[in-house]
Amino acid sequence: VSDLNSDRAALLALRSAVGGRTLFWNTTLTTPCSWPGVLCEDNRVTVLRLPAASLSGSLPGPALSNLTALHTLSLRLNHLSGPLPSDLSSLTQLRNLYLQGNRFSGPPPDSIFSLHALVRLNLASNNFSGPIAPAFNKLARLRTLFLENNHFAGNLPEIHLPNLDQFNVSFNDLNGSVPEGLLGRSKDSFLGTSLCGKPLDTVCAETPAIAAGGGVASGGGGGGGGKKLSGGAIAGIAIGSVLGLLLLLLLLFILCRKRSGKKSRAVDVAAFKNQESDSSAAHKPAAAEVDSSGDVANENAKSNDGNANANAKKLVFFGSGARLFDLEELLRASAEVLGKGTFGTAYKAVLEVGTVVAVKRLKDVTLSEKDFKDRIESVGAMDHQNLVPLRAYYYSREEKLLVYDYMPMGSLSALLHGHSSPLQFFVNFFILSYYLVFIYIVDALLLFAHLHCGVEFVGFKKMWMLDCLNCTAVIVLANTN
Ligand SMILES: Nc1ncnc2c1ncn2[C@@H]1O[C@H](COP(=O)(O)OP(=O)(O)OP(=O)(O)O)[C@@H](O)[C@H]1O
Repeated sequence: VSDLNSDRAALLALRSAVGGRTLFWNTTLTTPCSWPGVLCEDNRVTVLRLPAASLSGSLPGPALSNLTALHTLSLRLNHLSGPLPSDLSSLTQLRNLYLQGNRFSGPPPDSIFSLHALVRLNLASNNFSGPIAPAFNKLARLRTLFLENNHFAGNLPEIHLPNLDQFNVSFNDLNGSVPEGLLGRSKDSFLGTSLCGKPLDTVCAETPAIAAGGGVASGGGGGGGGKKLSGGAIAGIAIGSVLGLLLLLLLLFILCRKRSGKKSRAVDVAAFKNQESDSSAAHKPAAAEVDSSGDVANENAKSNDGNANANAKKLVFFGSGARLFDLEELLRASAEVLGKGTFGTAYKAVLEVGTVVAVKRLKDVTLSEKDFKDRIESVGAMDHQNLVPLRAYYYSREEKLLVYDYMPMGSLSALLHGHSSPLQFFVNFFILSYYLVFIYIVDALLLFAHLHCGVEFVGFKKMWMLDCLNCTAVIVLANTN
């Protein structure tokens, strides 16, 4: 049972442990209440104030915990050292604990967080170490929390104490960002630390940094520098990079194939060959007719055009006897798309002999061969310096081709409106793709170095953002070129 006698015994134990001015206590008195620094209420020791009393050594744990009615304990500015007694939980009435200016070390004991009556807690200017525990939040009545000038390390936890008006953690080994709940504090509360963000002038890096343990830690906002990216996130980044790269390569591959496909043949040779069997009796237009083999066309097959027989193998040239090339030669020519118009697609065809022509492949022509021939021949008969000369035409059930002289100066529209040529577009596209591939490879290498070699990067996230920005810049460049 705690009473004044047990308080007296506790004080005597303290006296023999820490000495100093307690040695002046008159121990012959049966009551400790008149000893310097000791105050009693209701026959219990409630206040023990021994500031700058030359006390030294460690606090005796059991002795202190017997002072169960104590509401103020001030041992500030002494030479006390060692850890605080591990069990302080019996000091349930303790409202003020002043231990600043000593040499206490180690982390504050967990039992301190069970002192729910605490209003003022001053542990400043000691050698306390370890993290600042979030358990300080359990001390709901706390108005003063002074922890400055110690060796507390790590992140500052979120402190939500509604009555806290004095707070200081300056000159500790703290890092990470100042938690949101403490943003309103004066910056003097955080001086001499590696903390960042408001209210300090140091801006937190928003980038994840690699934590010492090998994980990726956020050096920035919210929870501070220890927030690690999960393994899933890292795996996601890695898989995303690889998939992105593969997708890009696939896209490039498809585009390359498409382009080379376009170059190889303007028209499907097989389609023409098949039509040979459909071709009908020789047809003799006014203009010179040339068939692919120089023979008279097959007369067996009939076209579906009713009375008009399609002479599928013949290129019909305008002008008297102007046979420049035959259909086979045209089909063997390398071709590339010039553009699409209302009536079909135009190709540039380079014949093996070097002749260059523009071939317009008409679509959705429902005219019979006779009507087609009549109209095209009247077009072909036109001769004007502003008209591109129509050199020949080809008519079959499946294909209708018009062969013009090739005009090498490009399109008037593109000259007027500055549209880039298809070639230029592809060049831009390839530059962009190359750039993206390069970025993905660099990122993948960095991720690999981080995961497997433990290389630390500060600014990992920033790098990704930069990549995106650069990509955007290149896309814009490619589009505006
Ligand atoms: N003889 C040619 N020489 C060089 N380029 C040509 C020639 N004929 C057409 N082109 C190119 O091919 C593109 C498509 O031409 P096409 O005649 O099929 O359609 P268009 O005239 O542009 O459109 P629309 O048929 O709707 O009037 C043109 O924009 C032009 O750049």
